[in-house]
Amino acid sequence: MVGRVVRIIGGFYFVEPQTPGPIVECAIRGRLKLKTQGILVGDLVKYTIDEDGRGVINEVEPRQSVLTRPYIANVNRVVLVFAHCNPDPIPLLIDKFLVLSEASGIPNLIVFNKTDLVATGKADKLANKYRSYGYNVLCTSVRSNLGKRRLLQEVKGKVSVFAGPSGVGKSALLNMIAPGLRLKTGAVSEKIGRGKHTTREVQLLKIGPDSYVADTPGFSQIALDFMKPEALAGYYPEFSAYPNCRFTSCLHETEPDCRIKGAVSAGLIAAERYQSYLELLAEVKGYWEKRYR
Ligand SMILES: Nc1nc2c(ncn2[C@@H]2O[C@H](COP(=O)(O)OP(=O)(O)OP(=O)(O)O)[C@@H](O)[C@H]2O)c(=O)[nH]1
Ligand SMILES: [Zn+2]
Repeated sequence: MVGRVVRIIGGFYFVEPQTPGPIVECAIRGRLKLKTQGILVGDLVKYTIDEDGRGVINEVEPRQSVLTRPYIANVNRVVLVFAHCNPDPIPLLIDKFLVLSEASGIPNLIVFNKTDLVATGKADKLANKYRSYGYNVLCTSVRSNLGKRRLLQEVKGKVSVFAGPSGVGKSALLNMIAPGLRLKTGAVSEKIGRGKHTTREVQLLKIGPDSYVADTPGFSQIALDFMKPEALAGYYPEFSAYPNCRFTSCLHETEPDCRIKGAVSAGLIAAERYQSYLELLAEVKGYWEKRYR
C-alpha cells in the first residue's frame, strides 16, 4: 500500500493511506533504516500491515523536494501569509520570507489577509506592488470569505506549507478552506504565551484528495544564515532581468558598471526592494564572515 507520512512521533510514522481510510501507525523495516537517511513528514512510502495489525514501512519513494524550515518532503507550494493590518505588513520582513521561499526553489504564493480591515484602494496598492516584482498575490479575508475559491484552487492536489508572521491568520485561513480542521486561532498575545515553551512538531493535514497543508507557528525572526552573499540577488526575481554586471562576482553594492544599480537609477527596479536587498546582504555577509573567519 502507498501512503504519505503526515506526522512522526517517537520513532513512529503516521501514514495517511492514498485511498480513503484511517491513518496507520507504522514502524520502519529494519534494513530500510540503514538505507535511508531518515524518513520525513511528507514522504510517500510503501507499507504493509503485518499479522498483528501493525504497519511497517518497506520503501520510501524518491523525493521531489525537501523544505528545511520546517523539515517537510515533497512540498510543492509555499503560501506566505501576511496581513493588511493587525499586524501591519513590514516590507523587510516580507522580503525575508520571500528570500527564504525563493531559496527553497518551491513555487510560492503571497496572501495578504484581513482585507476587510483596510480600504480597497490601500489593499490593491499593496498587492499590486508585489505583483510588479513578479509574485503571485492574493488578497483574502476570513471575515468575508474573500479569496476562498482561489486559495482552494491554489492548494488543490498539492502539499502546501503556510508560513508567515504570528497573528496574520494562517490558521484562520486554513479553517476557511477546510472547516473540518478546526485549528485554534487567537489573539496574538495569547498565542505568544502559549507557544513560548512548546515546540509544535511538524504535521501535514489532509484537506482533500491528494491535498495536504502544514500550518507553521508564526515567527518574527528569520536568520538568513545559510546562504552565500553572492546567492542573495538571485532570490529577488525582478533582478534577473539585469544580468552581466562588469564583474561576475558583483554584489551590486559599490562596484562600477553594475546593471542592478543602473536599473534602480532608471526606476526599473524599485528603490525599496534594492534597499531591502542591501540590508539583507549585510546580514548574510555578517553570518558568512563569522562562519569563515
Ligand atoms: N478582521 C480579520 N481578522 C482575522 C482574519 N483572519 C484572522 N483574523 C484574526 O486574527 C487573529 C489571528 O489569527 P490566527 O489564524 O490565529 O493567526 P496565525 O497566523 O495562525 O497565528 P500564529 O499561530 O501565531 O502564527 C485571530 O483573532 C483571528 O480571528 C481576517 O481575515 N480578518
Ligand atoms: Zn551588479
